[in-house]
Amino acid sequence: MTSDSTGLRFVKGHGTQNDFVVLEDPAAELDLDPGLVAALCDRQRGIGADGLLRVARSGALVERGVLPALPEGVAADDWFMDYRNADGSIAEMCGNGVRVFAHHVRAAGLVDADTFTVGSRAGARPVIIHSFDATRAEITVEMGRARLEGTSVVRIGADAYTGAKVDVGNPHLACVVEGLTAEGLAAVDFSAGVTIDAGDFPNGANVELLTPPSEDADGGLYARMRVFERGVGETRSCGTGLVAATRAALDARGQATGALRIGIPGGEVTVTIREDGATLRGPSMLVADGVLRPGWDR
Ligand SMILES: N[C@@H](CCC[C@H](N)C(=O)O)C(=O)O
Repeated sequence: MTSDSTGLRFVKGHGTQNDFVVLEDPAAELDLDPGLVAALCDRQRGIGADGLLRVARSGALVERGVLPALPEGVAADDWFMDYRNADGSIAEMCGNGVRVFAHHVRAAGLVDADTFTVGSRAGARPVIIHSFDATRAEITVEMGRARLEGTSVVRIGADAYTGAKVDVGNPHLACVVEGLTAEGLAAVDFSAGVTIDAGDFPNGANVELLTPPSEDADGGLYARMRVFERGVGETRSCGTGLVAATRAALDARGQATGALRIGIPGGEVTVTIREDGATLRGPSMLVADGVLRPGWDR
């Protein structure tokens, strides 16, 4: 994105306070230079967000060389969520981002159905819009399989946590910490430094800390989670991280399938794991529309 970003319209939205700048660019004409994405997401000099969602036709991204080919299950005329982290890096998937993206394309009239497919680098992500208006929506995303790939360790300050490596299209280390209470979780200090094993995660990873699930009054499972995202830092929610954490938490209980309600600093979502996939259900909020002013990035 260069000087041609002047006059560009943007939307600001969030999914459980994991927040995004949304840019409509159907023909994929913008050059999303990492430095300028980082400036846009900067909370002091830009709009401020955990990530950026470009709304483009999948086929246009291939024609422009942004994607090498259409990912599995994605058609050329599907809307594609071209996701960028706040530091400008590209990630394969963003679960909260898909909800906000789907909300935007539905509310803006780019689609006229409540079920459709969103393209992502991790493949097709079908969505169901349960309800929406210009500001709020409730959406379920089909997240694909969450694959367990062994264990690894993260160091946070002086403490070490062992967790499950989980692939949700992007890499996660989901740590279900025995004996961890909600108060103990709130006291974890990510600013003390978060170090993962680069041998286990050559492309980096997102790190989740989770209290062991307990039964709620309705007999369902409930846990609390915090997350430290690759390319961002601590965020108030991470959709793929919530799916990874659910997979790890159920596995620790000897369950391959099940549902978990998870509280994160930005709200609450429900994740359901099946044998052949997972769903993430939660809210989306579109907060504001704006226009970039001339020279904003200088
Ligand atoms: N917040 C997202 C995940 C965004 C990508 C992640 N930081 C990565 O680099 O893999 C979500 O809601 O899933």
